[in-house]
Amino acid sequence: MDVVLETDQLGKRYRNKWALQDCTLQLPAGRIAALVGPNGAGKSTLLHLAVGLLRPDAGAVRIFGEAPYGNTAVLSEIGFVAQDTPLYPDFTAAELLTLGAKLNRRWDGALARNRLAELGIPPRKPVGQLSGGQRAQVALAIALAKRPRLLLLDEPVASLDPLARREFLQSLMGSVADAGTTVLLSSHLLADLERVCDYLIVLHAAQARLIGAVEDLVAEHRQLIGPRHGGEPIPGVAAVVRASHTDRQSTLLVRTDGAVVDPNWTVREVSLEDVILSYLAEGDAGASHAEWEVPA
Ligand SMILES: Nc1ncnc2c1ncn2[C@@H]1O[C@H](COP(=O)(O)OP(=O)(O)OP(=O)(O)O)[C@@H](O)[C@H]1O
Repeated sequence: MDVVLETDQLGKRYRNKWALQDCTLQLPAGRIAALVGPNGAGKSTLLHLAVGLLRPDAGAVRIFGEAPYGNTAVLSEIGFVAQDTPLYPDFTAAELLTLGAKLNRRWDGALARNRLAELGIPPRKPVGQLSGGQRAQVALAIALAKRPRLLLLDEPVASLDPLARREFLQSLMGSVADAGTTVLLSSHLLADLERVCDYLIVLHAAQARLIGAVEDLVAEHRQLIGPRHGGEPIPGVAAVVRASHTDRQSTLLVRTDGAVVDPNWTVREVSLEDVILSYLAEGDAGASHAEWEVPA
């Protein structure tokens, strides 16, 4: 398996608080991966470490086997669209493409111009005067024109309406499928991610909680409904991820390691969204309650 992005006990600290801690994960080549987690989980921090904007305080991050911080050879292989697609607002899209051509040795200007022409983006208007969706498309066109082997996108569709979101993701998928680009895309919009991603990384409270191919993760999780469960082992269940109980009944989201054949349990398939939400719900809110001096 070719690995494009790899972290090994990676950590980044702001003052005395870890924004990312002990984070170990791998992203195989050719995947379109979703990076998911609640606000403050460490998603932007991970992306910024991967594109060399931040330097690790612990552990390591490697892109194509090399540390990205200060490594221009590696950085030339990466396209990055940061949160809120920051672009120089007084520059027109055409001027930004000229700039891109000067700064990147493998620049494909025709690709960017074609994309923006097809989308009807005006070339001579300052990008500060474009809509959020149009700006996002300009930023994506610039990132794609670099012909990156790895494309990292930090909440690229957050400001877009549902139709613009769908068009953005479709055009992204079309472009990367042909080029075989590996993509890591952070978003809170789980339904969108389920449509376009085939790999998942869930971060929670600065740590990686769940990593794997979407198909495998969905296949190995199940919902079980049955008599109230007191924690005793259930054959076929490797771990209970989340449990809710009434007086007489329990509903469990479990990770299986075989078939659950106990007739006491009704076994149901789950969606990717069910799996993600279960892993996010098992997080611990205790620390922030202590900091706010209120009971958890
Ligand atoms: N420049 C900074 N200085 C201090 N703390 C920071 C800084 N950037 C991020 N943090 C903290 O690091 C943690 C992780 O932040 P990060 O932006 O990586 O989360 P995120 O998962 O991208 O969140 P969101 O979904 O809200 O964008 C948070 O607790 C945040 O407050």
